[in-house]
Amino acid sequence: MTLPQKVRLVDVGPRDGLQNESQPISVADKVRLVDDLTAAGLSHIEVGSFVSPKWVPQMAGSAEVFAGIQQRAGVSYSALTPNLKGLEAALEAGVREVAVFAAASEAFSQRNINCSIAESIERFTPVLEAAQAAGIKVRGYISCVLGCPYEGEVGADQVAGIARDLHAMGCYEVSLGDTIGTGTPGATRKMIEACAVHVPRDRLAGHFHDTYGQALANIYASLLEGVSVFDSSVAGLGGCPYAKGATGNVATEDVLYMLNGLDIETGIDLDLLVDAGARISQVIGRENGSRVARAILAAR
Ligand SMILES: CC(C)(COP(=O)([O-])OP(=O)([O-])OC[C@H]1O[C@@H](n2cnc3c(N)ncnc32)[C@H](O)[C@@H]1OP(=O)([O-])[O-])[C@@H](O)C(=O)NCCC(=O)NCCSC(=O)C[C@@](C)(O)CC(=O)[O-]
Repeated sequence: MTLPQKVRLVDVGPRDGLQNESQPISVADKVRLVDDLTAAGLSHIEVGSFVSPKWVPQMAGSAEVFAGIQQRAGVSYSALTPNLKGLEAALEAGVREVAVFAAASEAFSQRNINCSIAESIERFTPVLEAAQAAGIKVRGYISCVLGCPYEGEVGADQVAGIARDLHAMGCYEVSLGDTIGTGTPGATRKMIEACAVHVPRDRLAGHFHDTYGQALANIYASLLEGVSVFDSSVAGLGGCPYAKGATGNVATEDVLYMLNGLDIETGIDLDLLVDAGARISQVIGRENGSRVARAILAAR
């Protein structure tokens, strides 16, 4: 299969990247991060989530973040909404795109959203209906598509069944999350092939964490499978509270550098992106998780 000419990168850093930080991060710093990503040319930024503040305290200020950002026309600023309560709060905050999130393993579903996979799909139905009535787009996530921290291996057919359900219920895109980063290119291709039986490839996205250093290889494997949307996190921010030892998402800078080398268009400016990652890394006092950014910053 030939590689796509264009790829859409969804920067999930402000949400997936920051949600696990135990130290408080100010609304102003979060707003600045989103604005920096907009300036760098991202066309989709996941800004926050409307979830229980008891479960994920860091995301409690998401409405304020939405109120503070400078929204650029043509850019999607999305948020996670696990249930109707979350959707209502998102709508009140003026959010125009939301995402529901399921898991491919029962244990992870219980730990993450306190219900079974089947119950989560039931819970999403009114969310999708209300979002459609409000005229806003809904994305669907599946966690643990290439392995679960509690159950180990996860079957590609199990992932494919959930992808089919999310797509059938109206999710315009299904993002396939390798939450613990154990996937390899061979397993990635098999999993995408299984999903593609039910969901068109141009409706699938890849969401790779880089815990085992496989994320770029898995993205390349996904490109070969006809996937052209990838989630990533500036400076490789993140981890997962329900997946011990998990590192952040693959760094947006690293993905962009690879895509630039493949002459695949993204509309993103690498230098501005590196600036954005350097700034937020400094704010949270962490080493920049992007190897490309570290190299560029060292050479400047
Ligand atoms: C889903 C629930 C709410 C169920 O949690 P629950 O306890 O079963 O829900 P509940 O309906 O019984 O409500 C319990 C309390 O939460 C409140 N509540 C209920 N819903 C909301 C809401 N939307 N916003 C604010 N508050 C809410 C509700 O009002 C109540 O408050 P109380 O009466 O105790 O004061 C909870 O488990 C939760 O919030 N989980 C969040 C988990 C989360 O955000 N995880 C991280 C994101 S997923 C992810 O990172 C993976 C991904 C997407 O990146 C892909 C990958 O890499 O795998």
